[in-house]
Amino acid sequence: MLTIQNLTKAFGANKAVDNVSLHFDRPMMIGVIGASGAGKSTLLRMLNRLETETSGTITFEGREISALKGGDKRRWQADCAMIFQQFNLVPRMDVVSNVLHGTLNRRSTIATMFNLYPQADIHRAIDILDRLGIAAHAAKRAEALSGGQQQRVAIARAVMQNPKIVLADEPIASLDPMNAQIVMDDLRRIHDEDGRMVIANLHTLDTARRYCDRVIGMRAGRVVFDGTPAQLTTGVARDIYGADASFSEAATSTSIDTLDRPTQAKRAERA
Ligand SMILES: Nc1ncnc2c1ncn2[C@@H]1O[C@H](COP(=O)(O)OP(=O)(O)OP(=O)(O)O)[C@@H](O)[C@H]1O
Repeated sequence: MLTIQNLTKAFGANKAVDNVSLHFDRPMMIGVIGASGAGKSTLLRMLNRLETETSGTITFEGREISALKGGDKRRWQADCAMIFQQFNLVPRMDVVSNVLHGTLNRRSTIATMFNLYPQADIHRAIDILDRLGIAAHAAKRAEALSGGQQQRVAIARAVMQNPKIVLADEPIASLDPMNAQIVMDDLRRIHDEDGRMVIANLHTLDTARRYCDRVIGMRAGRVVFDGTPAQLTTGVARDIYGADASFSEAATSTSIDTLDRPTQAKRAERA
């Protein structure tokens, strides 16, 4: 489905991503972890073509997306929506319009300039907000919402694009544990219910363990771990983060674990 082969991105002499090869044969929820500067953001940015690789290839469903240009590249960018740490909403614009921005890639410039959206799109945007439990805020300006609510609007905007892949770059890094949990639950839902692949850069081990089917560990641009949450032991984590024996998991954890949430096992039981 998604294959990354010998992917490298160099900024001068610095290899931000260094000869990375990965293969995903089905949509799943993937966590990418690693210390600051390990190359997580650069990897995600290459996947949606915000950054051009120095060498290597990315192939999705048989198509080499690293070769796409112009309209094809824009269509690919609609197919893999991006969610950022700082939400990247238009602060003074209302929530529904922010969500409708998710359709920009397939609309004419004139329609966009005058904010002309088809009724069907407006209804769909409200349905998505409703599904994420924030329809009550639809008419408010984005800047009036809490950080957690803004990130949920950003997720709604991503879903509005109807993407095959959702790329989330540190989606909970600016949120308190309660909101972090809500946002991670939403990301998990859009994988579980819609079958979309979700790839999230995470700075906390407990979140990766709790929510992801597969975890990729990066260190200095290289993939040093690729396995299941169960395989992500403290020793492995120590290698990924390049820490010595004094490495403490608490330093890379949120308090999500202490909040009430169905575990993966319980989710599997229900399914
Ligand atoms: N546009 C750029 N120009 C030059 N160097 C860059 C650029 N973007 C990233 N880098 C460098 O590439 C390396 C990897 O950065 P990247 O942001 O991908 O890491 P990261 O794992 O996402 O870190 P963080 O968790 O701090 O965001 C770092 O050394 C960084 O300084």
